[in-house]
Amino acid sequence: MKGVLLVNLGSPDSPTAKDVKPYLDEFLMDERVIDTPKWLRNIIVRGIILNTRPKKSAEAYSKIWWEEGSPLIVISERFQKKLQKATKMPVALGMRYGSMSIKSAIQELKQKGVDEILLVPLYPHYAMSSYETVVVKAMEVQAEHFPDMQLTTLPAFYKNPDYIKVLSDSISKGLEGFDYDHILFSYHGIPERHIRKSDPTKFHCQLNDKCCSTNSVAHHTCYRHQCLDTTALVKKELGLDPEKTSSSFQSRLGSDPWLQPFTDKEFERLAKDGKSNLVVITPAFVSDCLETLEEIAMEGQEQFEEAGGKAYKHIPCLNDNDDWVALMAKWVNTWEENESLPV
Ligand SMILES: C=CC1=C(C)c2cc3[nH]c(cc4nc(cc5[nH]c(cc1n2)c(C)c5CCC(=O)O)C(CCC(=O)O)=C4C)c(C)c3C=C
Ligand SMILES: [Fe+2]
Ligand SMILES: [Fe+2]
Repeated sequence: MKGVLLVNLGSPDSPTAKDVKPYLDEFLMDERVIDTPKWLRNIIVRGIILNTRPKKSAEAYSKIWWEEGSPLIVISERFQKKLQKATKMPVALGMRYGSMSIKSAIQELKQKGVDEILLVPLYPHYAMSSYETVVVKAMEVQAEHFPDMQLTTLPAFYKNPDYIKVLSDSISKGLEGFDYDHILFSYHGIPERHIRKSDPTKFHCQLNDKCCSTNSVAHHTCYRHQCLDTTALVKKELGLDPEKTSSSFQSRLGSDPWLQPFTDKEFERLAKDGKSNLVVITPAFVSDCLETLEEIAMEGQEQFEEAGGKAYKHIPCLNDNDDWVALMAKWVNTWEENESLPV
């Protein structure tokens, strides 16, 4: 029997430094996140970052934590329950880091009689530190604990026309009643080095304006150009004025070069350029989380207003939006019927 395994990033068990520390340890010790040799990663993570970051992160998590738990986990569970109602196959949810492991989610599917899984990394774009690490981890768990289980992976859907339509509709709804001067598409940043290292086409992007896909025979471009593709397609779908939109990259960590422009610098630039009313959307995330609810919706508003901006709105991620659930149901049900996957 076929089944679906949804995988998101994961969160600490509670917004305390005690629980944030082991979560960050697992996350940042991932060789696809901090991609240095292990001895150096140990020094960077355990010798430096984990001394101060857990307290700071716990304070940030406390600001966005819900009564039911971490927003990312709660939203992912709501999505899983709705998807379960829209398909005959068992649907399980696992997290790459922290509690709710991928192993226990596969175990749950196995107990329900599943021997063929569609793995759905809950990320629209392919980055070594998000999509790829989920796939590699699931394959490792499968090989070690479930050798008879078949695993197929849903491709990154950042430019799938149905996804662009659902995303655009939700943005269009969020724009209602807000007289904006500018829409900023803010994506999670990554170190520039990762672009070269993890390009699934093995074509090495030059990080310039020319899309690397024009030089590549494959369907996928690098993470940066995938993000810019999503922006371009939403702009086209909604007929947005190019003068009133731009893309940026948030959440940088450490002093290596990360993708630019940085979202926080964009807040300042836009306010200084006289854009008083700003809308921010965060299409690298399918569910709202620390990075959207605290960094963008709270901190971002403060930064923009301090720089002179007047009105600010963050449009929520797709979360458990019914159209988004229906689209995922269409993808998984089509795979169940005839093995075909969306492009
Ligand atoms: C959207 C995909 C993501 C990519 C790509 C990504 C890369 C990446 N992240 C860090 C460091 C941190 N990220 C943190 C939180 C976080 N990151 C993502 C997604 C991507 N990260 C999400 C959904 C979240 C929120 C989790 C939640 O519980 O809500 C954090 C933890 C919080 C903090 O201390 O700020 C860190 C650290 C790196 C280094 C990286 C690429 C190299
Ligand atoms: Fe992150
Ligand atoms: Fe590129």
